[in-house]
Amino acid sequence: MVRRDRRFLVRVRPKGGPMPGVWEFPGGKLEADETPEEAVVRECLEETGLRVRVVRYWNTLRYIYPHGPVELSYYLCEPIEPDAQPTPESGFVWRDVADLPNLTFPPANGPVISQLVEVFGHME
Ligand SMILES: Nc1nc2c([nH]c(=O)n2[C@@H]2O[C@H](COP(=O)(O)OP(=O)(O)OP(=O)(O)O)[C@@H](O)[C@H]2O)c(=O)[nH]1
Repeated sequence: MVRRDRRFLVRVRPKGGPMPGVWEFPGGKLEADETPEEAVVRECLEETGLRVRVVRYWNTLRYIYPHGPVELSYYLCEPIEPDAQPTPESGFVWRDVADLPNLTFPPANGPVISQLVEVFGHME
């Protein structure tokens, strides 16, 4: 989850993979010989073009999708350059935290979306 002030980077999942058309945070699978934090930084750069730092570990949950079981670990991140923008072709856009509950995310994201609204929804 890449946050700048009240906003988070999200995009619509592309056609051709699991759960097309639903919104997602940047992310992906852990590779051999990397820590979760390294994977987070690598995936964010690959997917959004932004260099991020991990602010803190958020939580981990398991979910069984029709396409298989997943164990998802969430990390709160921020862009290193304060004004940098995601590459346009990435499809990632900034959305206010209050808008996130109105977007359809994968079901495993539900608890995290609620927590983000609780924690950041009152910010100016
Ligand atoms: N990136 C991302 N993945 C998520 C989110 N929520 C969620 O349940 N997932 C699940 O996390 C798993 C890993 O996602 P991924 O991006 O590496 O892989 P993918 O499913 O798009 O396709 P792939 O297996 O062909 O690489 C998928 O099962 C995906 O559905 C989210 O907000 N962001």
